This record gives sequence, structure tokens and C-alpha cells, in this order.
Amino acid sequence: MSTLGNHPFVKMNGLGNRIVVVDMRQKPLAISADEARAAAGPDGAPFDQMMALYPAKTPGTDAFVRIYNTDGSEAGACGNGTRCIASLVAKETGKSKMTFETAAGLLDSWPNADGRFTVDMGVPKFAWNEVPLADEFQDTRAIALQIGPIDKPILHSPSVMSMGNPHAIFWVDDVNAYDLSRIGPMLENHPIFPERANISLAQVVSKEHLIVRTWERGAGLTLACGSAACAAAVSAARTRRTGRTVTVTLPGGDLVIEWREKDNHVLMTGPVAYEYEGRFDPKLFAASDAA
Ligand SMILES: N[C@H](CCC[C@H](N)C(=O)O)C(=O)O
Repeated sequence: MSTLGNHPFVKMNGLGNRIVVVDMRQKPLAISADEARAAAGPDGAPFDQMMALYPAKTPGTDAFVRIYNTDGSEAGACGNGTRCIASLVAKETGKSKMTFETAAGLLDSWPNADGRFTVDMGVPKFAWNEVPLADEFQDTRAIALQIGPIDKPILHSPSVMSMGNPHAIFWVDDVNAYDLSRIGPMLENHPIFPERANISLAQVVSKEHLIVRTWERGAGLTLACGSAACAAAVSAARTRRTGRTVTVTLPGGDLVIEWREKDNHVLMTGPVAYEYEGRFDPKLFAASDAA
């Protein structure tokens, strides 16, 4: 029997980033990549990320979370999804601060008076082997990577970092001037990124405002990617393009990102939207059952 057949789910979104939450805390069975892919299909609950809640491992945390992309691969962090699960757990427990554990570490989240949620995404990592990159680069604020003709590249010199998952940020004058659905997959799978990468275009509007579009590793074009907004904000501050607090406009709306001075933690604040609840049709998983 598949793990997800007939299992309940909650469909939510964070700025249009399609999030499905499955609660495995009572029956903590593993979800295979095949099952996650089937669940993301048109007859399932199409998602960019599925957040699976498991019993807490570290004392004091609310749940261990596994994050699946559309293609069945797993991610260490998902900012928009973390706001969604925080709002569900806040409703369930009445708590004013939650802590979730993922493969990438601990993430705190709390509601604001205006209904938005903040996630403490932790400390960004800049060393080449932490991103990770395949080759040693001393300075990751701009690495030698380009696509297009050698003497007239289409995109070049991205800032790279890890925000719990790998990100490359290309600085451009107009995020809409590029065919990201064509360029994105080439860069996501470029050999410089041994674990692939989330690929973003970022446009500096002012010292307090960025516009960002992202091709997500394992999920493709999305309306919003929280960790990419954080990576763009931190990279912008790190290269003196902006200050440490910025509004990031994504196709789905705005996030406020603060790269806190006192401890270098990155705080992301944005909305949560509940859509509907359902159960996965067991027929979706017939193939993975047979395997
Ligand atoms: N949408 C997510 C990020 C998913 C990252 C995923 N695509 C990966 O790194 O594999 C966010 O709001 O942060």
C-alpha cells in the first residue's frame, strides 16, 4: 500500500507558491520520490512543494519536516511553505512561536499582528563548498559563470550562496527581458552546481527594493520562492547594492526580508493563504504500489 493513498492533505499557498501539507505525525511513513511526483500530478494536488510533517526529533521543536519538489527531489528549506505550516500549527496549538526542523537545520516562525508570518531562515552560507559549487571560488559574490556567446553573454557573474538550499542570483536591468523557462533548466543543471541550484534574476529598484523571478530547482517557474527572495536580498546587501532590509517583489507579491545585523539571521515576512482540503486518490499511486 502506498503511504499517500487516501491520505488527507491541505492545499495552501504563499504568494502563489503552491504548497501542499501532509501531516505524517500520527503515522510517520516515508514518502518515496515516485509517490511525491504522482501526488504533484494534475489528478493529485498540483504543488511546487509538498511539506510533510513528521514527529519532532529535537526536543523543543514542533515537527520534523521533509520538503518535496514537483519532480520528487527533496529540498532543505522552503520559506513560503514554512509560513504555511506555521499557520496550521499555530491554529492547532495556539502557540505564538513554532520551531521546525528540516534537513538544513532549525527554522523558527511566528505570526505578526497583521496576520502575516515571519520565518527565521537562519544564517546564509557563502563558502564555495557550502553552496555547493564543483570548483573552488574564493569570492562567491560574483563567480565566473556565463551563458550565451563568450564575448556577449546573455547572463553572467551570478552571486551564489546557500539559504538552506543552493541559489544563484543574476543581476539584471529587467527581470522580464529573459526567457527564464528556457535559460533556467540549463543553469539549474550546470555542472558547476553538483546539487543543482535555484536560479534567480534580480533587478535593483532602490536601496530598499528588489524585483526577483526564480526558476526553482526541481519545480521550475513559480510565482514566488521565499528562499530565493532571501538569497537575493542577502546577496544584494553583500554586494552593496541595497541595505540589509528590503522589500522583494516576486510575480506573486511582496516579501519583506531583513538580514539581521546582530546575528546574521535572515528574517522573511509574508502572507499565508489557505485554499482547500482533500484526500489523495489511491489510484494515483498504483504504479508506485506495483514497484
Ligand atoms: N519555494 C521554496 C523554495 C523551494 C526550493 C526548492 N526548489 C529546492 O531548493 O529544491 C521557498 O519558498 O523557499
